[in-house]
Parts: sequence; C-alpha cells; structure tokens
Amino acid sequence: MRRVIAQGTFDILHPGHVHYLSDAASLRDELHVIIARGENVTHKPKPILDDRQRRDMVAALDVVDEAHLGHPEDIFVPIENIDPDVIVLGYDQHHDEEGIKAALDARGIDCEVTRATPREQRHDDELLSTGRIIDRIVERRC
Ligand SMILES: Cc1cc2nc3c(=O)[nH]c(=O)nc-3n(C[C@H](O)[C@H](O)[C@H](O)COP(=O)(O)O)c2cc1C
Ligand SMILES: Nc1ncnc2c1ncn2[C@@H]1O[C@H](COP(=O)(O)OP(=O)(O)OP(=O)(O)O)[C@@H](O)[C@H]1O
Repeated sequence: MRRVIAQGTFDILHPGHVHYLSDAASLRDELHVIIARGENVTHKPKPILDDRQRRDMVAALDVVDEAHLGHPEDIFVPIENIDPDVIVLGYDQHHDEEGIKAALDARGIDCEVTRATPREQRHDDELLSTGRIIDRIVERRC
C-alpha cells in the first residue's frame, strides 16, 4: 500500500484545503494528513479551534484515509510511523522541499517531497484562506 502525507494547521476548513488534500490523495493509494499542534503554530496567529477538533474535521473529509495529530516535538516521528512514498507540501507552505528531503535522507527515510497547486477563486465572494474567513467574522460580528 503506497502512502502520501499532507500536513498543515487546518483551522477553519475551506475549499483550498479540500483542493490541497484532493491533490495529495490523487498521488498514492492512501492519504495520511498530519495536523499541526496549536503549540507548534508559530509562523502565524494560533488556530481558533483546538487540536482534536481540527483533526476530527480533516478526518471527516472523503479524500482523507487517516488524520493524525502531529508530534509535539519531533515532526519525523509521525513520518517514520506512516512511512510514506511522498510528502506533498501546500502550494504556499513555508517549508523548503530540499531542506525536508535532506532531513529525510539523513534519517534514512526514502520519500519524495513535492508541492501541491493552488486552488483559484471560483466566485468573488469565495474565501480560500482561514485568515480571511476570520477577518470577515470580525468585520461582520464584532
Ligand atoms: C513533513 C511535515 C511533518 C510535520 N509534522 C508535524 C508534527 O508532527 N507536529 C506538528 O506540530 N507539526 C508538524 N508539521 C508542521 C506543521 O504542519 C506546520 O505548521 C505546517 O507545515 C504549516 O502549516 P500551515 O501551512 O497550515 O500554516 C509538519 C510539517 C511537515 C512539512
Ligand atoms: N487556496 C488554497 N489552495 C490550495 N491550497 C491551500 C489553499 N489555502 C490553503 N491551502 C493549503 O492548505 C494547507 C493548510 O493551510 P492552512 O491551514 O495554513 O490554511 P490557510 O487557509 O492557508 O491559513 P491562513 O490563511 O491562516 O494562512 C497548506 O498546505 C496550504 O498550502
């Protein structure tokens, strides 16, 4: 069984997430998604929803075979447990493919690293970013 890993924060879900995960699922037999722990999200504001809720929502998506809450300290622990053929980064994720590939090789993990495509807006009112969804909530509810 060939496995693919996707990963991210997945706070408030939107069609961009579904696009990313569908892209990833199309590459191998089984899609495993690693959900970032809130404590590890330091490159942007902390997620609104807690770790378990974010994992449960991703697990409910048709294209996802298994959603795993990420490791608190070592991102390579879930990767070694899942043993994927390929890791797909999101189109705008701040990770460097070469850096991750080198770190995988250094651990003897034989796995490709690729990047998914962006989902473009299909209509003016569509929000394809958790940050923009939250902005609209603040605008309209506060
Ligand atoms: C291959 C890979 C494995 C990861 N594993 C974990 C993990 O085990 N635990 C964790 O808290 N974050 C993990 N992360 C980091 C988060 O997923 C990171 O915050 C995410 O890549 C950026 O999320 P965003 O683009 O949704 O903001 C991993 C990232 C990558 C690229
Ligand atoms: N519009 C989109 N098209 C394709 N992939 C997307 C899109 N938006 C997010 N993703 C991907 O989904 C994964 C999880 O992203 P994340 O949870 O950071 O959502 P986000 O909407 O980008 O959040 P924020 O807007 O707060 O940065 C990332 O790999 C990201 O590249």
